Amino acid sequence: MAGLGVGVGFGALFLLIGLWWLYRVFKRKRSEKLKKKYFKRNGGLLLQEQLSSGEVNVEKIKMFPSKELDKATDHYNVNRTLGQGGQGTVYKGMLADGKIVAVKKSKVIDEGNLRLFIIEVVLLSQINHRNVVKLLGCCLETELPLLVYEFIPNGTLFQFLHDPNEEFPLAWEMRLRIAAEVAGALFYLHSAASLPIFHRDIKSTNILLDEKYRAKVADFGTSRSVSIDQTHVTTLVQGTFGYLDPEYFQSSQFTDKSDVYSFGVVLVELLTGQKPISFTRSEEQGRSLATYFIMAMESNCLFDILDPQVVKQGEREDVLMVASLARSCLRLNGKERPTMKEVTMVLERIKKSENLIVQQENEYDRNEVMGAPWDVTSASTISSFDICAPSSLDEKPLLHTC
Ligand SMILES: Nc1ncnc2c1ncn2[C@@H]1O[C@H](COP(=O)(O)OP(=O)(O)OP(=O)(O)O)[C@@H](O)[C@H]1O
Repeated sequence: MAGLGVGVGFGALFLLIGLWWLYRVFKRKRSEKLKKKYFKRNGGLLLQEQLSSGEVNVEKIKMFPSKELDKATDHYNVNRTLGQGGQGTVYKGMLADGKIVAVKKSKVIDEGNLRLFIIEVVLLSQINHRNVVKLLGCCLETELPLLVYEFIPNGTLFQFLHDPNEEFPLAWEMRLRIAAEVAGALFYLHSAASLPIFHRDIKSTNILLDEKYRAKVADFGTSRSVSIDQTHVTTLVQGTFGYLDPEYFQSSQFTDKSDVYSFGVVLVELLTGQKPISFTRSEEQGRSLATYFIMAMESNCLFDILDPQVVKQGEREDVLMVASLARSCLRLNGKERPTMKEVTMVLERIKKSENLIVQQENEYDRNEVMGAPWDVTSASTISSFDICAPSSLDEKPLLHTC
């Protein structure tokens, strides 16, 4: 009797183990099937096609297994959320090798945009610029495609500008450097990459700051690459209110100069410390920062609207030059705006002259301590350093008369 009982017990146990094993096999098969389905739906086959075309450096794009990213983000734990944007949620994660990454869970991509999404993934993974956030790879075998970026630790320029840290305010020199870095990255994207890439959503929330507060342009979710002679007409206007090129808004035709306009708004944000759209400004003053700034420039009141930090630390001539540059980026007619190359050149030149002044000031301090005589003429020569804008930036810096 006891033997029968043990036999039935073992039989039941084996049956249970068998059922559990069958369930595991079924679950694994179903998960494999689902992964294949999602991979196809998210454009995986298109991506494989691109990778096997031979034109792409395959090593630069990694296909992450969903399990790895699941583990890295602690199952997309809300506590790991870095931010939420129009195209999805971004989580902080740690890969098996200890590397910290930012994982972006995209929203559903409709089939019409799939090809563009994949081309962009390929294109962006090939970009290697110190001021562009690096796309490390992607995962397409999940319900929503995942993009894996290098993690940038110091938040966005928007947070730094509009949620300032009293102990560490954004110095003029730093503002100038960030502006030059962003301009350089855009110049590179517009011209140096094999196909021009337009960012299409330049704004201070898309400029991240690394551990040394160097700018990293992020979020190419709406960017498009175009062949040089191709005019880019879209039916849907994309971008962010306050930064949107009015010419593009009217014509739906996005050009490199639309990025220049948005960059102009970022420059004004850096100069004034004000938000691109603000209801604390009256309608007459201009709810849009671009209008507010242009009106102040036209009525020679620029210095009344500048950030106190800029007024305190910036060389007057340099500040005027940057303001004049921003004004030309904001011209209504895109053709009259400078190119990103010209913008970069002007900013680099101003930055250099600032560095010279800082160097000279340091030297001055040293000489003061050592009691050495100081040649005043050399300082004045530097402050009126030849920082002439390219011919297209023909506006004369305004003199403050308010
Ligand atoms: N590589 C990254 N490293 C660190 N934080 C990041 C990274 N990428 C994005 N973030 C954070 O996640 C937030 C959301 O980013 P996301 O690009 O999705 O949206 P957004 O730019 O704020 O909005 P939208 O996509 O609608 O323009 C960012 O504001 C930033 O704080």
